[in-house]
Amino acid sequence: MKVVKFGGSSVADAGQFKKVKQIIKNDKSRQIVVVSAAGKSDSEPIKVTDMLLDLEQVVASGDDADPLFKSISERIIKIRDDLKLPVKIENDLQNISQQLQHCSHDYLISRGEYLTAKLMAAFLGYYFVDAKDILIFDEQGLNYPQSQKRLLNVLASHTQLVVPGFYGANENGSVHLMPRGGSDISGSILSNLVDAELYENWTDVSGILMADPRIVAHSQKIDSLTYDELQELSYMGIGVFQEEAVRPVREKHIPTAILNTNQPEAGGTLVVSAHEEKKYDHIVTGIAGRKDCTVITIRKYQLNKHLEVLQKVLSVFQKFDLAINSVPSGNDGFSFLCQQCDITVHLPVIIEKLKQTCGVDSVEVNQNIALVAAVSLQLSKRPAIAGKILNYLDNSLIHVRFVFQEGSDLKIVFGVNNDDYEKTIKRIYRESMEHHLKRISA
Ligand SMILES: Nc1ncnc2c1ncn2[C@@H]1O[C@H](COP(=O)(O)OP(=O)(O)O)[C@@H](O)[C@H]1O
Ligand SMILES: N[C@@H](CC(=O)OP(=O)(O)O)C(=O)O
Repeated sequence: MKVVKFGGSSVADAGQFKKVKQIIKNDKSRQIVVVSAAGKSDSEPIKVTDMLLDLEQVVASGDDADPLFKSISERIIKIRDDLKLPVKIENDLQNISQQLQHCSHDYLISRGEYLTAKLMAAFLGYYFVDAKDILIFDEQGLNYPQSQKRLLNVLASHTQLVVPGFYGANENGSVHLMPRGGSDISGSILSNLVDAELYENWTDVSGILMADPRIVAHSQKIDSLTYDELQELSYMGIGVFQEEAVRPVREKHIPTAILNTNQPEAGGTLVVSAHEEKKYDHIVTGIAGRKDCTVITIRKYQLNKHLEVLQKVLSVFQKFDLAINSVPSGNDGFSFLCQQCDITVHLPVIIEKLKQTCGVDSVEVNQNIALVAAVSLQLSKRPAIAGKILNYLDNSLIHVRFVFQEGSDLKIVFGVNNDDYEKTIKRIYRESMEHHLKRISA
């Protein structure tokens, strides 16, 4: 049995729904279909999920929410009408509309997936299963035994399912929303629960490319990736596969393919536990990154003898519920990295607390920093690669503010100014490709 997930771009309109149907028809083992909310297409500039987020703001501000709710409804109804589906989706829309003023954030934002899945189930003739009836979350995260029991129960009487992605339920039955891009996680979890032979993640690119195609035109496709490499690339920000989606498939060694709904025949990327022996391996498997980071560096003379200082610093970050990455910086310093949007509001208070209550000698803040990571299994075997890339960036007049290697030596991260972000990715890509071509021709 295969589990297949179609991202927002694959279900953006009726035309995309038809492509999905063709893919499903071509392989009867594609039995569990997960869908995201209708996303962007040439004719639809905004994802339904983003429209729902806007709607939530409008409701909260007390403004008239009717026009926006009408736009969302019209988009869903248009897909239904274009496909001539006999589904009374108006009933679901009315139900949502009636709850608009008092429903939870998780419920409202998950409705894009719910409505899209209802339409997809009708279009494919598959059985619709509400994700909140099968994926149960408790304080530890997904409750695998309970969720598996529920899913197998459904599968006992229905063998072809459509499940909305991006959410499940809390133990009390209320909707539990996953992080953005969470339909990838739903598909991965469902694959784990049924021990799928393959998890197919259908999107609008023919696999994972060595670098973001919006930055490097005609970037090379990565034919094969390990779960570890994918985890690092996803963590660093390639949008195509959600970071938390790696673990469930990795746990059961379920091969995972990233494929293109618009070009199914083009092939894609296969994610597996280990690479087959390759003849010509790239020094860099993939490049990913993100902009807008803040780096806070604290210094304390003989920090290694004053670990209580680190403890206090960490408790400040914990108080503000910040997701941070920490890196030693020199003998007596530590740098903490986080996304600017997570910290901006609290930054002055945090700096004050670090200075006043933690016993540090100094606190330095650098904003508008971009992180660019080169990921490769080769890095641990060939540490000189880091120096080569650094040298190359230096020759390209890119000011590298810091470098660190982490993720079991799987990635080297370069900290550069936001303005140098695209240039850094392009340069690392070019260097890696030139190196690769030289090796092939040698
Ligand atoms: N390294 C990369 N390889 C492939 N796609 C990438 C990469 N980095 C960024 N992307 C972007 O990810 C997009 C696909 O992710 P997403 O928009 O979430 O798709 P979906 O709507 O299918 O969920 C692509 O259109 C591409 O622009
Ligand atoms: N619709 C949700 C969940 C998701 O996975 O979407 P997509 O598959 O379009 O990235 C989001 O926009 O975050």
